[in-house]
Amino acid sequence: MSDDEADPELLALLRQHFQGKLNLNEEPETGVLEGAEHVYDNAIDVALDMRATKNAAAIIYNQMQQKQFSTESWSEHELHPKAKDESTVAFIFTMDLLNFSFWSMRPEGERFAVSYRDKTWTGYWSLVASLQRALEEDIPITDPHYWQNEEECNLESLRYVFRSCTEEEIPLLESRLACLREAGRVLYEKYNCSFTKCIEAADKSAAGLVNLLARDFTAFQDEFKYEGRRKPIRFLKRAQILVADLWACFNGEGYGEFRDIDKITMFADYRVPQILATLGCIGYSPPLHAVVAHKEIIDSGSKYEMQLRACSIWCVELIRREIKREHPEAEVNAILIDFFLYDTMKQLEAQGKETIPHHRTRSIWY
Ligand SMILES: Nc1nc2c(c(CN[C@H]3C=C[C@H](O)[C@@H]3O)cn2[C@@H]2O[C@H](COP(=O)(O)O)[C@@H](O)[C@H]2O)c(=O)[nH]1
Repeated sequence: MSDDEADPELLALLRQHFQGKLNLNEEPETGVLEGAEHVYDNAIDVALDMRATKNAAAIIYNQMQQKQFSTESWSEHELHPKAKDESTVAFIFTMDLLNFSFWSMRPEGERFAVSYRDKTWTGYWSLVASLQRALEEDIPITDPHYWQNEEECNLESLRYVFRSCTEEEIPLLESRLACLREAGRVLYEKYNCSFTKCIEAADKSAAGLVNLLARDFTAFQDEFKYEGRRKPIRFLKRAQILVADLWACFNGEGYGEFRDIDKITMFADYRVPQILATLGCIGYSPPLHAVVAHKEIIDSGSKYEMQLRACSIWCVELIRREIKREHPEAEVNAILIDFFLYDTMKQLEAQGKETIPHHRTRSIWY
């Protein structure tokens, strides 16, 4: 076939490939860890304490060993779905589409809470309880067709799904509806109305699935410009925890099988930074410490917030490296360390042992 018959775009790609500028076989990268290190290297309001981080690595490793913490721990949670099938994939997608911003400015007993299975659930668990309750009431809350049906799925019906047993309703209800609407539209337009088609498109790459989510759904585009840097800093927290929840729930098999799962980083939320600060691994400048300690609002995308999120990602990476250095055989990655730290923080909260508050940023990103 002569040049003038070949597709010019394909020719350009091949020319770049053979000039070594483009590796057609290269594995996807999310860029999250690279961005986190950049912010850490330039941070002035958040610092890492290497001795505390080293000590934390030893404590975390020993406790994870004692508790035999593994992907199996995910399904042991009372409210997490147990079936290893497509309905659970739909549940996890819906859950991590809405897995953000449960914190309240109200006193503990007045914050948004959900009554389900004779218990009162707050925070992340209020979300999971609401979804389980809706399914038991035959509301198809995990079905993309429902999300697009404005007759059935609207602010009123969503208010009912997330009805509270206190005076406070779930934060950002309108934003949650918008996330469902967009996801319903994108799944309809590109993925045959099923998130399993996104998993198939990622071809068992965790980074590829994270990038696909950030590319196709604005609700997952958790990235921000930072101080004149050309490329945005990517946190992609809900996209990453979605992949991690699939991997953990399915124990790395079937819908949870990813060859590059270790590329997933810690999920930059508001709980893990809190326990890292409690362990002394991360420290705040006096002005930032005052803002966090007084539970003042920190704006989404602000320098304070980005340093908090990025330094937490980097800190967990250093903890992971320290554990692997001391125990090369350890089957540990940033996901399991993160899950363990989140659960530990929630235990401290339940025991009333919070010493440093979590930071308060209201956004759909975490
Ligand atoms: N980094 C990180 N962030 C996590 C989780 C989870 C729950 N994961 C479960 C799955 C496996 C684990 O074993 C957990 O049992 C929720 N979050 C985030 O925290 C915030 C909610 O806080 P609160 O309002 O206090 O419940 C909110 O931003 C939510 O997105 C995690 O694991 N890691």
